[in-house]
Amino acid sequence: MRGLVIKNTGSWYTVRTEDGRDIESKIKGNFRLKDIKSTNPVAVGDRVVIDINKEGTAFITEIEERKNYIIRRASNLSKQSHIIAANLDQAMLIVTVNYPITTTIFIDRFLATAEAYRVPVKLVFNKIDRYNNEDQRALECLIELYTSIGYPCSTLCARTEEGLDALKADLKDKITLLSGHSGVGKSTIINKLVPGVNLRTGDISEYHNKGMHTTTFSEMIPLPGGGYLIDTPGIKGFGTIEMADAEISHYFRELFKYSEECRFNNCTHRHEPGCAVIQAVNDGLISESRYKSYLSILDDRMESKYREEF
Ligand SMILES: Nc1nc2c(ncn2[C@@H]2O[C@H](COP(=O)(O)OP(=O)(O)OP(=O)(O)O)[C@@H](O)[C@H]2O)c(=O)[nH]1
Ligand SMILES: [Zn+2]
Repeated sequence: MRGLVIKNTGSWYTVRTEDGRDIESKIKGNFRLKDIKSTNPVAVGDRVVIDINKEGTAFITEIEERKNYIIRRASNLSKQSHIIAANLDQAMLIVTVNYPITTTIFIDRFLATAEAYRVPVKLVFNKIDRYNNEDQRALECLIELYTSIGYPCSTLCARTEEGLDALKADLKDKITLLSGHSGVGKSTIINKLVPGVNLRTGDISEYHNKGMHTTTFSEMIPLPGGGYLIDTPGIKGFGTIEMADAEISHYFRELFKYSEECRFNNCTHRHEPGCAVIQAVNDGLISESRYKSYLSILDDRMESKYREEF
């Protein structure tokens, strides 16, 4: 029997079968990933095959190849990772220009991480009922910037439900990761999409003070119109995905485009002579805010390398 893993509570997985039943299943077999050490071999979003034995216990016996997955380090001290979810069709980053401010650094880090995970992102600007003229201008600039780079943008007012039908249509039959700063309206949006849903069970993980990983629970929220939501405040990846500094710019689409013209093929676009990215920033072809966000990721990496050494 084939199905989709929609919930993971420690060693049990809820598998929704193609005929719409939810079957509690355990794992059978060795499903280790080749490239990462993970604490959980199966995650929500995995498409699996289950077998039910004579005693009536269901076992996951096969996992279909994943098109993508997002992970986080299981704990600060461990090299192991935890797979948060697999097979994401898209991520929606909920953004507010004001109340609270979402910085472009936050947006760009999210976008770059999602690129590294190969998850397409859409930006949803919420609380448009609260924008004054200045906020409105900032909104227009941001929409112009991100649309020009290739990220679809939409506006929403979760309070008055303006834009909600378009959002529903965008979510239909897809597995969507919903993210955003605290206070941007994620819970309000989920409540409008799935009235009465029990919130904040989406992805809870507790750590002992020694950094030991104790419990993990994750769940996808089924949408009434079809599809699933995964509610998580943010995604991290650069700490867990191994990559060289020169690779970071691959995840800033427009930087990557210009980087092909750089004199050195391992150019970090920071200070190198003949850097086409710096030239494009100077010529106004790449936005300064995007370039700043890129540098901020590089700076963070330098700092953490320094911390590890000393
Ligand atoms: N004016 C206005 N307020 C909104 C809108 N959407 C949400 N809010 C308000 O913004 C506040 C924060 O919303 P939440 O839904 O709790 O935000 P959240 O992103 O889930 O925040 P965390 O739970 O901290 O992650 C609440 O007081 C909401 O009522 C909107 O479209 N317009
Ligand atoms: Zn360069």
